[in-house]
Amino acid sequence: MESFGARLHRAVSERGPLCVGIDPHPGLLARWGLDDDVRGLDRFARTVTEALGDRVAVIKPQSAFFERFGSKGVAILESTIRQLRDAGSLVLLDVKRGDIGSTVAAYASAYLDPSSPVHVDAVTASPYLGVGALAPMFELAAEHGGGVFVLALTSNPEGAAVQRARTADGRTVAQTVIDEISQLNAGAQPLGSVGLVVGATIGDTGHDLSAVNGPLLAPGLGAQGATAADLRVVFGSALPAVLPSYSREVLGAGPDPDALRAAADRALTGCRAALAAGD
Ligand SMILES: O=c1ccn([C@@H]2O[C@H](COP(=O)(O)O)[C@@H](O)[C@H]2O)c(=O)[nH]1
Repeated sequence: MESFGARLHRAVSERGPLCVGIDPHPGLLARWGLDDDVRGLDRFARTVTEALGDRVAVIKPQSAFFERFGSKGVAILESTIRQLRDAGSLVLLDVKRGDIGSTVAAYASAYLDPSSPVHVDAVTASPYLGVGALAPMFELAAEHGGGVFVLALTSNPEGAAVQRARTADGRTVAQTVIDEISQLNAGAQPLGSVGLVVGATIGDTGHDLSAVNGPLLAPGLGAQGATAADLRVVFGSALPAVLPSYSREVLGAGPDPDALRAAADRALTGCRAALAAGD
């Protein structure tokens, strides 16, 4: 079984370091001339999938925008996941799950067991019930070649109060998460399968990402104000592991598929240049 880290490494080598989110905001549906209903959601997700599924390394559906429409929205999420996987992109489902271990095991089977209808390549997870409580996700991911991206330093300004609070040993909460994930990925080649989420908006926080040996998902680019040039400031020597992520910046170019492709290409070109500056 090829690990998620190896599959991601290959996808990025072939398609470039870019993740594009599918975030069907009501405002975007309106801009695309679609109704804010299940049919609009379906058209939006299909358009992004058909335009980008065969060229972008990682596509990240934001579960909340599908769940908003109940079981019909989740059915569209299921078919979107299938179409994206058929088109060859890796699917990272942004669900930010986290709970006590026995419940995390159920989340793990929902998203990381290949027999599940919402099986994806990777999920986002919240460590605020303890990184150890996420162990069932890490284990099932490892068994089936899946990945988990754990929140460390999120892109929103409110995250800092929790994530940069100091623990008894003087490290920040975020640094304890970073250190625990680094241990999980130690020795993995070419890259570990447990990633971190570190916002591109956060500036130089002094956190040490040098030992993570796993992918670093960087949301916050575009609509939240960060630019590709900010990646260098945030990630420093960890730049080669960064997977830049854009949603509204690219989606706002739709619904014309060529315009979506051009927006994704622009994002990729900017990120390639910024990441190469770290070589
Ligand atoms: O720290 C985080 C973690 C996740 N996100 C998610 O990424 C996208 C960002 O969308 P944009 O339109 O590019 O702002 C969205 O789904 C968030 O839930 C994040 O922004 N920050």
